[in-house]
Amino acid sequence: MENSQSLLNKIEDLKKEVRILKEENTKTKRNLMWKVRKLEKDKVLTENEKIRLERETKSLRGEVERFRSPPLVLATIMEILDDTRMTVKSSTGPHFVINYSKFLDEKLLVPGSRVALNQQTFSVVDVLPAEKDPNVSGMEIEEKPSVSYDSIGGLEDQVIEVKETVELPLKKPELFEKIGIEPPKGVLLYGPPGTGKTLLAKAVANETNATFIKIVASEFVKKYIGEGARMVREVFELAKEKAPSIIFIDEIDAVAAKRLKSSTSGDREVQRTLMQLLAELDGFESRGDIGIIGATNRPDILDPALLRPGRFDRFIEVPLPNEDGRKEILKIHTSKMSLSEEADIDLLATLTEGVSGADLKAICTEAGMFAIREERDEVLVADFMDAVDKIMGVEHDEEYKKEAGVMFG
Ligand SMILES: Nc1ncnc2c1ncn2[C@@H]1O[C@H](COP(=O)(O)OP(=O)(O)OP(=O)(O)O)[C@@H](O)[C@H]1O
Repeated sequence: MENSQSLLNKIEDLKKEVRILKEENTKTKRNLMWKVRKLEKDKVLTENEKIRLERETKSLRGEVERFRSPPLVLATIMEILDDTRMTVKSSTGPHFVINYSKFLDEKLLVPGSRVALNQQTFSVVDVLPAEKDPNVSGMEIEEKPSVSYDSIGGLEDQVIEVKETVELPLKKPELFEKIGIEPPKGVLLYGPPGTGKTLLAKAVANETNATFIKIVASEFVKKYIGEGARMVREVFELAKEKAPSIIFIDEIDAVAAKRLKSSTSGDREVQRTLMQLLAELDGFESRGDIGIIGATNRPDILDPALLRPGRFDRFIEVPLPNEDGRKEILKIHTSKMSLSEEADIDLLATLTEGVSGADLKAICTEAGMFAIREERDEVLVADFMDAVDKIMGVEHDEEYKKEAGVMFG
């Protein structure tokens, strides 16, 4: 009797154990299923990411290929000989008889059209727009720009220097003649991007009723072989035609970096452009009716040949604005804005240490955009704070904003 009772107890215990094991098994199964589902989800995400990265790699490879591809030779069609051949005059001088593909648009292939040739095979790769668009060549011409010295903030010393070195010879060449000295030929403005170098050059053109001719040197050399040097020549001719004029050469370091030993065709093209620029500067009689202003962010890499007397012989630093400068610049760019009464330009100037004039302008525009987006007719302190965050990439937390708001008020 006792035996059978203990057996029954054992059976009960075993049943209990089986139940517990079953429960544990279900839990583990559920856990495993959950893990599998999560892994499947991760797999889909990873696959999507892989596809995205593959696409990005492909586009970056394309970009690298584009940068690696050699520059093309610019040429003008002289005569179409037959269905496959034509004669062209390359911009470097020589004439060639070359083959062209029937896949090119025949209507565009007429004598006088500009074409781009492969450097090695000289076959036509592209037909360029017939009319020369000044923007395509990196040139901008403005008859008497509307920028005045009043629209430049915080560069009082630089304005005085520019007036003396560029404006005075243009306005009163007789002063230099009387004293018997050559007026400075070229002035080099150097400093970080967006600090007002272009503005200064435009203001001189405005003050002297001169035509403002801006060329971006890096654009010249990016184009086609032979174009850079020819364009330099053309620019100086144009300046003489339109005199009085100011030639403003932005990013001059692109054609005037210290000579490197390597000699790829790209380097040679830069060399040719620089040599032409030096020749123009040397051959150019400073009769006072043409002012030349160069600008660079990298004065340290300039070829000393460019900086010899009679070329660019005056240097004016255009630095990032200090607090007072920032105040001036902010005043200029907010002068036409509808500001809330609390807006405090002085404080905004203290909060924007290290930014350029161009950034300050962007902050004002961005603050205005925040107000427009919220359909307000006034720009608030908070708009400026958000704009500072956006432009300067600073994360101000809410507390900081509140504090600044109190300070602004
Ligand atoms: N000192 C300044 N006073 C007022 N506005 C300024 C000043 N500096 C820059 N800005 C604003 O920033 C814009 C860009 O400046 P600008 O083109 O003169 O700079 P930059 O020094 O020539 O730059 P980069 O070296 O990039 O060519 C100007 O049109 C102007 O609105």
